[in-house]
Amino acid sequence: MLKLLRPAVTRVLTPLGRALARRGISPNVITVLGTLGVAAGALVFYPRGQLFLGSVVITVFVLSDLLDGVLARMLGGGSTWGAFLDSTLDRVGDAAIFSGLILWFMSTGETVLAAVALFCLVAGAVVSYAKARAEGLGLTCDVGLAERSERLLVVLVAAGLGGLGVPYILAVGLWLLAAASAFTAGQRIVHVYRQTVPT
Ligand SMILES: CCCCCCCC/C=C\CCCCCCCC(=O)OC[C@H](COP(=O)(O)OP(=O)(O)OC[C@H]1O[C@@H](n2ccc(N)nc2=O)[C@H](O)[C@@H]1O)OC(=O)CCCCCCC/C=C\CCCCCCCC
Ligand SMILES: O=P([O-])([O-])O[C@@H]1[C@@H](O)[C@H](O)[C@@H](O)[C@H](O)[C@@H]1O
Ligand SMILES: [Mg+2]
Ligand SMILES: [Mg+2]
Repeated sequence: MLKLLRPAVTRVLTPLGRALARRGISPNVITVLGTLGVAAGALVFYPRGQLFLGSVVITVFVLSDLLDGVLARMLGGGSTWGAFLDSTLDRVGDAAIFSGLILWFMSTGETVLAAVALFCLVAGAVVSYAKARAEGLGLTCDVGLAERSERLLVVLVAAGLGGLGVPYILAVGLWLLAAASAFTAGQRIVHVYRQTVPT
């Protein structure tokens, strides 16, 4: 759904991409630094309960997942290694975000929310893996309600608002994200099944 914003976001990021390209910055550097920034934001601030600050830091760095592709296309269309690195390190960033929240919930005795956050992490990983495995088999799988952009938007806004003291928003956001992620995994599995079963 959020992918509809890609053209607009690309236009916004293009001047920054040009500046980076002029300085000879590689897309892979953006991918790696962006992931390190997301992980640092998640694992430094979230376990301490600094959910708003952590969400802002993560947001700033997670947008690098858009910038690396913009820069890659500017430099001639990207590389196979870069595509692999981008997708693989996205999983690292996702794991850091939900691990930071789990550590915070465990420290405050909120074991149910810790379990829900763990479910969000696992379900999100299944969503992404299903697509990767399908594409590895030569099939398509670019479908689903809660792709990574949507999952990140929900968890970061919920955590950010929760950090600002809005009651229940984080719990509600995580429960909704858990349901949406499970539904999306099912969508992708069905989508692949329909491509593989003779009609
Ligand atoms: C109220 C409290 C507030 C607290 C803060 C919370 C605010 C939260 C708000 C927004 C959060 C942002 C969520 C969205 C994150 C988007 C990141 C993301 O998920 O991107 C996914 C995709 C990009 O996917 P991909 O990486 O596959 O695309 P690429 O363009 O990178 O292309 C990949 C190909 O490129 C080549 N390549 C790549 C890398 C490399 N190293 N080498 C390469 O060669 C290769 O060919 C690859 O195959 O994004 C999308 O698809 C959809 C667009 C997402 C649109 C997001 C819109 C964000 C909306 C608002 C942002 C406002 C932020 C406000 C900030 C406020 C606080 C600072
Ligand atoms: O949306 P999703 O399929 O869960 O996850 C996506 C991966 O499939 C894709 O390979 C990657 O480049 C995107 O940034 C995002 O991580
Ligand atoms: Mg990217
Ligand atoms: Mg990516």
